[in-house]
Amino acid sequence: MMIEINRVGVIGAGQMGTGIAQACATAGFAVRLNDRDGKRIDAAVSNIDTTLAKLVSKGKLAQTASHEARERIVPAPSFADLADCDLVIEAATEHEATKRQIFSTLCPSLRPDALVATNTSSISITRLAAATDRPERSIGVHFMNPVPVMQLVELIRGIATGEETYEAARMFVAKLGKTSTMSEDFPAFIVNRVLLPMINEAIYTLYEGVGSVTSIDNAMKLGANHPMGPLELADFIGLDTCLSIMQVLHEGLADSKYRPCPLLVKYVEAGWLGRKAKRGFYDYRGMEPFPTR
Ligand SMILES: CC(=O)CC(=O)SCCNC(=O)CCNC(=O)[C@H](O)C(C)(C)COP(=O)(O)OP(=O)(O)OC[C@H]1O[C@@H](n2cnc3c(N)ncnc32)[C@H](O)[C@@H]1OP(=O)(O)O
Ligand SMILES: NC(=O)C1=CN([C@@H]2O[C@H](COP(=O)(O)OP(=O)(O)OC[C@H]3O[C@@H](n4cnc5c(N)ncnc54)[C@H](OP(=O)(O)O)[C@@H]3O)[C@@H](O)[C@H]2O)C=CC1
Repeated sequence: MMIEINRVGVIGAGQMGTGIAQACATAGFAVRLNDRDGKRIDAAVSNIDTTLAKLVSKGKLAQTASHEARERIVPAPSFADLADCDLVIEAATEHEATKRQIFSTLCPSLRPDALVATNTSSISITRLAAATDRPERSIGVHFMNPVPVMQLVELIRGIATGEETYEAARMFVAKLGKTSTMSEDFPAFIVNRVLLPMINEAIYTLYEGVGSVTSIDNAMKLGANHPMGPLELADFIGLDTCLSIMQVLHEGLADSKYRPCPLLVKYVEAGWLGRKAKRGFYDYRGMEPFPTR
């Protein structure tokens, strides 16, 4: 039987949860937005208001469509508020224990037939699904940042993921107007298996003094036609998330080539997490970002 998705719960109102909520609402899904901190939900909704207003002013979204999308997003401060969801997407911090804890406390609040997905960038879908009461109805649905703009969504099946669950996730991505790819449940899947070692190497290039932040980013933007330099992109993703992904690759594949650069570790220890903390490889506290090295 085909699983129909109409109501989507999103857990974690950070940059990805905000983008997922916006993309779902503009595609016609009812959205329940959860975070452990109510202020984060308010901030996410206010960011969505700003983005939708920009899209309307640029003539890319009709005023009525923007209004309807906004009406579809409802704050959901507790997991009980997700009880009527057909699909819940977890987009909390990239930390396995946090995600496992979310799934084990979330599931008793959900309908038995609801699907659960994780937006994890790297962590085993099989292990996360084992923390739910429904591994066959669990799947990795990995959006790219910024969600409303990026075309790809990686779908990752855990060992127990059912065919119906995979098909429902595929249809969901298609309804969002995005393209899905399938990847096996290996550390960091496809995109981050390739992208994060490149970013980590850029940080080693900085650490070893081969070039400055500006030189490295300009080299890759102008020399390899990347839309953002690797250090700018690391700040955009979040340096805590970059470090977590490298740690999953290093531990999961047991190969020293994935060793996180000590400079990345140092920035995270300093709380310089990139754009979201207003400081990373660039300092974002002034009018224009300027390099910190
Ligand atoms: C870590 C992981 O697990 C996986 C990942 O996500 S890895 C990261 C993947 N993402 C990337 O690699 C992003 C690389 N960067 C880029 O592609 C581009 O720099 C960018 C799309 C982010 C910004 O592009 P830009 O041209 O510099 O900025 P900007 O002009 O502001 O935005 C581009 C378009 O997106 C739209 N846009 C931006 N943010 C938006 C949002 N939140 N909602 C809707 N539209 C948005 C803008 O309206 C704009 O559209 P037009 O060009 O038609 O006017
Ligand atoms: N950033 C990126 O480019 C991409 C990230 N991802 C993945 O998406 C997920 C989220 O990343 P991102 O949005 O960047 O991270 P953010 O740090 O921006 O947001 C994470 C949010 O989750 C909240 N949170 C933490 N613990 C809980 C909890 N127990 N219950 C509910 N909410 C919680 C955080 O709250 P608080 O701040 O209070 O801890 C924060 O609001 C991660 O798994 C990441 O790997 C996937 C694709 C791209």
